[in-house]
Amino acid sequence: MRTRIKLCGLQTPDTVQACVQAGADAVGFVMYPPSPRHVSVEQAASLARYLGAWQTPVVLFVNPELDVVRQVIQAIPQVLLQFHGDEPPSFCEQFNRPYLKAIRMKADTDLMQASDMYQSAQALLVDSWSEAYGGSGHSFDWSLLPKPGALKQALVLSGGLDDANVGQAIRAVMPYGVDVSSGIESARGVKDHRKIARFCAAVQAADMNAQHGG
Ligand SMILES: O=C(O)c1ccccc1N[C@@H]1O[C@H](COP(=O)(O)O)[C@@H](O)[C@H]1O
Repeated sequence: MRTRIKLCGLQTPDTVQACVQAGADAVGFVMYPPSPRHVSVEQAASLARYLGAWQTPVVLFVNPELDVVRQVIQAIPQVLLQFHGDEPPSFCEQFNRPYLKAIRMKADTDLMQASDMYQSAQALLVDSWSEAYGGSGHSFDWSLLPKPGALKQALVLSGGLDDANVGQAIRAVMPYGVDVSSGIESARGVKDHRKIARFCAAVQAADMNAQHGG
């Protein structure tokens, strides 16, 4: 099966178009004011219009106000919600929309327990632990992750991925999808077209290799 690609933290039409051209399956917009990648509801809705029918717009929140999530759902009806904070299952489920739940990994994180808790999630998105909640550009110890298929949901791997390590990550973890933000930037918050293309090409090459028994 092909590894799904989510590219996150987009803020401009040209970088969203670069993601589409490179073969992204999902493009993420960060709605978290402390982040250098933050966009407003109006900006996210306008950027989502550059996606084709087969690309999913994802909006990332960290402990959001209810009303902000409702505004996003109204402005982008096809949105996939990503909760990257401390939101309990009851919070994530109340919108009756598909969602990803981010889990920040520490050595003692019980991912099987998280999988039981967030059974309604489309996927668990595993990221390195960071006080800033995410977007750190740091990877974590992938051996903390369970075997493929062990979770009740799909697994999306994130945290410090880039074109140099994503192939190794795919071989080690065999995730449903991969997600990147810092690894496709030339400076914090500044997306780089060439890195976007290189990241997607590295995922596609890893998939080809796996298909041919490499
Ligand atoms: O991108 C951010 O600024 C951000 C802020 C708060 C929570 C999550 C954030 N980003 C997400 O973090 C992971 C890993 O990012 P990176 O590739 O290590 O930079 C990814 O899902 C980002 O979208």
